[in-house]
Amino acid sequence: MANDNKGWDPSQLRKCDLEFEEIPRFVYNDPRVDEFISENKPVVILGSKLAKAAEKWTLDYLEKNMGNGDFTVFLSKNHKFKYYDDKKSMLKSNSDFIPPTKKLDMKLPEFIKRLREWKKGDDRLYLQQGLNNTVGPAIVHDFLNFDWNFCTSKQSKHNWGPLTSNLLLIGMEGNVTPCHYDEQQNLFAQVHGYKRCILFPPDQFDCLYPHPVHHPHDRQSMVDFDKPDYSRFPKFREARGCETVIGPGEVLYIPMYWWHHIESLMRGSYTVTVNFWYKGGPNGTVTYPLKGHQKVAVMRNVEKMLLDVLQDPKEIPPLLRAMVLGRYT
Ligand SMILES: CC1(C)c2ccccc2-c2ccc(C[C@@H](CC(=O)O)C(=O)C(=O)O)cc21
Ligand SMILES: [Zn+2]
Repeated sequence: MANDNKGWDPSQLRKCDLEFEEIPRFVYNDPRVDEFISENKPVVILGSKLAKAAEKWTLDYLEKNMGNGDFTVFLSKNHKFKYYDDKKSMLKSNSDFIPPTKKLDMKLPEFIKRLREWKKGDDRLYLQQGLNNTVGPAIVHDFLNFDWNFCTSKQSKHNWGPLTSNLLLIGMEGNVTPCHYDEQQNLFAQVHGYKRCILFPPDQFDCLYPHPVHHPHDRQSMVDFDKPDYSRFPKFREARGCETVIGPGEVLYIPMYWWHHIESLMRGSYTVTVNFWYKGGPNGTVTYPLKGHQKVAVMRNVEKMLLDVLQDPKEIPPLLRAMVLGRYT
């Protein structure tokens, strides 16, 4: 994956045991973009103006114009920012859960100061903030100047549901969002810096070992990509993914239910991304056999139903083993 003339080099990527296909890249008006989106396959969209209005969002500009509200910033003692569901972590059944990151409210100038002064080994920060009316008027103006015609035309052409949120993400070089899936369509617009994105289709569920649905790390893979435990997760070796490195002005379509691991390149600069999350559209006429993502939805429903009827999560494994082992294996 040599991209020597693209502002980064392979030495900035974290080591990973797996090999990946390249995610295709097409200019925004190439018909293959819509072919890939309609097949729920990832594609890098070049030359769109989707978040072009944000290309002036340097740290100075943001500091001057983001208003003086509090922003949501996650703190991690290492390079990983593994998402967790606060509500599920409060449940009695997850009382021994230790959140891997701390969620802070921080003023932007303080965040930017710590970003600028950060040294290897310091705690890492990741600003993740919904773009809403707390930001200053200049940012709202830029936001209104996003190419809404582009993303709205994708939303209607592919029968997506409503836009649910735009997250502004400002990450430190080397930050990693570990492998997980979301239940939304995602236009992931890279604004500043470079991010390496590793994606796996939903049918690789059995190679990526997600936490149980009721766990705070629901939807996140249990496999540590830096040091996979092949005795616990033997099928991880068989995982077949695709990857790309996206830079300023490039948009990655992350299809709903597709697993994604995202890293801000090491020894790169800070990264700025704006994502566009859309609810999935109606299923339409169901055809058989079900698609990978539909089977994931079925498995999620089975886990939810079992928790609902058994109440104690510890009762789920023995019941599933009794049902499957020796009978369906
Ligand atoms: C890790 C972090 C900051 C976080 C902590 C706690 C709760 C939620 C989240 C959250 C949600 C989305 C992202 C953006 C992106 C990954 C990336 O760009 O790093 C991604 O996964 C997507 O756009 O779907 C990042 C985060
Ligand atoms: Zn995600």
